[in-house]
Amino acid sequence: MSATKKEYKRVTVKSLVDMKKNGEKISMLTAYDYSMAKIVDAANVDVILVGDSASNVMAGHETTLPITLDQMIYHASSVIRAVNRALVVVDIPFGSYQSDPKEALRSAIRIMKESGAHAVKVEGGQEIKESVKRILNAGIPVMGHLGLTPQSIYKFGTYTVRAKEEEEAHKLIEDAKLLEKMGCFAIVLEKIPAKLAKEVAESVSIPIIGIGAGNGVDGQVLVIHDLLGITQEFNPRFLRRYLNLYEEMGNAISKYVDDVKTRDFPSDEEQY
Ligand SMILES: Nc1nc(=O)c2c([nH]1)NC[C@@H]1CN(c3ccc(C(=O)N[C@@H](CCC(=O)O)C(=O)O)cc3)CN21
Ligand SMILES: CC(C)C(=O)C(=O)O
Ligand SMILES: [Mg+2]
Repeated sequence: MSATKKEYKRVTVKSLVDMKKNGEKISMLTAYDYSMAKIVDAANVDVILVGDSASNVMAGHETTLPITLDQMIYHASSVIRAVNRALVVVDIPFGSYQSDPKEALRSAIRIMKESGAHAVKVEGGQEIKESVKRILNAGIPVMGHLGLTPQSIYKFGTYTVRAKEEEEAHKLIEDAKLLEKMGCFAIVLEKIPAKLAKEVAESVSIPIIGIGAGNGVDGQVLVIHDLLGITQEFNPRFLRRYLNLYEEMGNAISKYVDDVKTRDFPSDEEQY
C-alpha cells in the first residue's frame, strides 16, 4: 500500500461473527448513494445496507415492491465507490429471487459482479431455502431477514409487530436456526417482541441485527434518512431521530432563496 493511501481495516463477514463472540455490538445503517455512503463509512458504521427501502426513500413508492434489480445495482455501485471500511450488503429486490433458485442465483451474481458488493440479503426462511442454498454454494455471503418482511406486506396487510403468537414465534426461531445451518452469516430481525429477539440471538451463533427488536440482539440497523430526520411521515416507536434535517435543510434552502431574491447572493467575493 502506498504511503499516501490510508489503510483501513475492512469489516468482513468473519469479523462480524467475531464481534458477536466478543460481545461487541454491530452498527448497521442504510445508504443508497455515493455522498451519503462516504459520510456513513467515515463514521465507522460496520455494515452499510443498500436496502430496498430505496424504493420508499429514494423513489417515493408506497412499498419496497416496485424497485428493480437494475435500480438496486445502480444504488449499490454508487455506494461501493464511496466505501473504504464497511461491509456492504445489498437487498435482492422483490421478484428477483422468489420464482426459482436459479433466478435467485442469477440475481445475486448480477449484484456482486455489477456493483462490487460484499453480500446480499433476502427476506424469508423455509420458503426460500433452496434459493439461499444456491446463492451460498456460489460463494456469495447471504444475510437473512425475518419478522416484519416488507416484501410480503400484502400477505399481512399491516406493519404491526410480528410473531406475537406462539406459532409464529416458533416458526421464526426455526427459520433462524435453518438460515444459520445453511450458512448465512447474519440475520436481520424486524419489529418483533424484544424477548423473542433475545431468545433468537441466544439460540444461534451468527449475529442477529435488530430493527424494532429490542436491546437483546447483537446489533442495530436503521434507515439513514430516518435517523437524520429527513423522512417526516415515518414515526414508529423503534426509531430514534438524531437530527431534524428536514427542518434544517429547509431553513438553509429558504435562506438561499431569500438571498437570491434580495440580490445578497452572489456577493462581490463570490463572482469573477
Ligand atoms: N423510511 C423507511 N424506514 C424503514 O425503516 C423502512 C422503510 N422506509 N421502508 C421499508 C421498510 C418498511 N419498514 C417499516 C414500515 C413500517 C413500520 C411501522 O412500524 N409502521 C407504523 C406502524 C404501523 C402499524 O402498527 O400498523 C408506524 O408506527 O409508523 C416499521 C417498519 C422498515 N423499512
Ligand atoms: C430496514 C432494513 C433492514 C431493510 O431491509 C431496508 O432498509 O430495506
Ligand atoms: Mg429491505
